[in-house]
Amino acid sequence: MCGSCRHFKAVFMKLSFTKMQGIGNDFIVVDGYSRPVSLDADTIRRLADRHFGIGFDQLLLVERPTVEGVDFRYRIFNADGGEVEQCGNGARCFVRYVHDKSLTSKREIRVQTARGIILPRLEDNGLVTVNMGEPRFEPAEVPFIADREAMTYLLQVADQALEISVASMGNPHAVTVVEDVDTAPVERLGPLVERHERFPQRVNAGFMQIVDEHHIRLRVFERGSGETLACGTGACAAVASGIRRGLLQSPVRVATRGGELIIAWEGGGQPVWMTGPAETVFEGSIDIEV
Ligand SMILES: N[C@@H](CCC[C@H](N)C(=O)O)C(=O)O
Repeated sequence: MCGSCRHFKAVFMKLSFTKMQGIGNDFIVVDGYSRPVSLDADTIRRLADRHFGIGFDQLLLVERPTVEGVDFRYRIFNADGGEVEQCGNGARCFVRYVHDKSLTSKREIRVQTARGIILPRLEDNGLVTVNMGEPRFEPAEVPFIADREAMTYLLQVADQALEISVASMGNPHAVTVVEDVDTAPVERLGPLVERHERFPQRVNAGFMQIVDEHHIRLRVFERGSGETLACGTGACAAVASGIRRGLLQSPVRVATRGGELIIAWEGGGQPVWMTGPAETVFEGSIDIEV
């Protein structure tokens, strides 16, 4: 408190960050490895604001692991400040970040996330491949089974019954097949699917156009961030559910508005593999109130 005027004085701290993007899904990456960093949800929301803050889809926090036998802990926060379990495009940016900052020289690293260990590898050509773990197909309290063979469910959204597949890549996804992603009602239905009462944890809403069995186009309305130019776990969930339904065959080229990923899955209990780029945009620092 200021002695003379009896007002509380705001205290600021400089937060250094690296702005990164993985096929247009953008992040700030913060080093909580060299020294601990704690950011509350309000601060993250302010930083994520594209007009009054830095602007990003997710904030990635690099930390020391809390379990044995892994190299790093990787925490993910959506633009709305909520902490989430998994982020595919972020995982690739994470690997590039720890290499560029010389936090490791290992090309293959073991990373602790809120939903288990992922294994990203920096390739010689600069791309990053990530073992994203096994997909899980949980009915996440979706109401009506439309077709048991096809493993889809009917979800009543506004005036439409959407046929969806549900898949978890550590985080939850609902995927709908559409004729054309360019005209699909992503902005209108995305938020309604995200907050549908049948998804108590909310959900990432994917809209997938099948070009052929090795090629899809995808838009995702992300939980906690809105529609992004790309969603890595969304791509994994769309491909895994498409392969499981017999609509796709591994590997699959996934075209998003921000770029392309290659997703491979051999089915059953096998992990999903994701390959794509990760790039640094700029380094910066910003004062935040503490
Ligand atoms: N952009 C991400 C996913 C980030 C988390 C997601 N919005 C959620 O809430 O689960 C990706 O590339 O996977």
